[in-house]
Amino acid sequence: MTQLSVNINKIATLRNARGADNPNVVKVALDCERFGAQGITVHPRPDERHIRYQDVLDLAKVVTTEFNIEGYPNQRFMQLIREVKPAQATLVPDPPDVITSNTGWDTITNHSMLREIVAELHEIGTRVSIFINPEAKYFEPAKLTGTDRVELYTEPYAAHYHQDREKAVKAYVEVAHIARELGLGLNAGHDLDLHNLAYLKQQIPFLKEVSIGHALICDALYYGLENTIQMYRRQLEI
Ligand SMILES: CC(=O)[C@@H](O)[C@H](O)COP(=O)(O)O
Ligand SMILES: NCC(=O)COP(=O)(O)O
Repeated sequence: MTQLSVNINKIATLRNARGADNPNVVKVALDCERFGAQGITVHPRPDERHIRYQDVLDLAKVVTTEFNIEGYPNQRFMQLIREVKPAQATLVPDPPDVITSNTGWDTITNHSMLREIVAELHEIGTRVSIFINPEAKYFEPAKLTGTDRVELYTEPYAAHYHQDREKAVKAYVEVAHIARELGLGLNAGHDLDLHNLAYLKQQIPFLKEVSIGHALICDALYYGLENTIQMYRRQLEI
């Protein structure tokens, strides 16, 4: 089964637009779980433009599904993980000023740094996933860091899906098999939506988890949050 983790960054974007507490991110997270989310994902960024570090502490007290914290492993991120001990930390190579995540790790150049961080996260008791591009050369070095999983950066797949979905998914299917042979669990995320999700799942049925935020929250404007989460869950049942 592929688990749906709902990324609630965009709920915090909406809350921050008015500076008060509407919508309340903790309430929305609990509602997402009630509506069928199997995990909650957040990606606190250094400028706290959406999820704030305090939100992560508040969420950690109440989230009962898998709590997944994404981010660049700087000192503040590692301190947060030490405090919260989430089920999963997803390491993303984002520079502080990036608009959104736009690439996976170069696991060759950053190998020793990643290996140290993975070991530290394992000592804390947190499962680790490394955000990665669908390029074969990065998978064995990723495995050698000791990471439990990798998360496929799916923006290029999503961007090319409507032109030629077979071509768009090809590299992902190839690296998914490499990951499986290496014993790496496989997550996926970025720009997944109601159009492109089911095909990805059909082509890579052994995906463990997808984390979806932007499109899901946009869809919720039209279908409502409960319906939307159920619609995404159904895409993963195929
Ligand atoms: C790692 C990843 O792909 C997501 O976390 C994505 O970066 C969402 O972050 P934003 O909500 O800040 O765009
Ligand atoms: N890890 C990807 C994620 O959490 C959500 O990305 P997006 O759906 O907001 O593009």
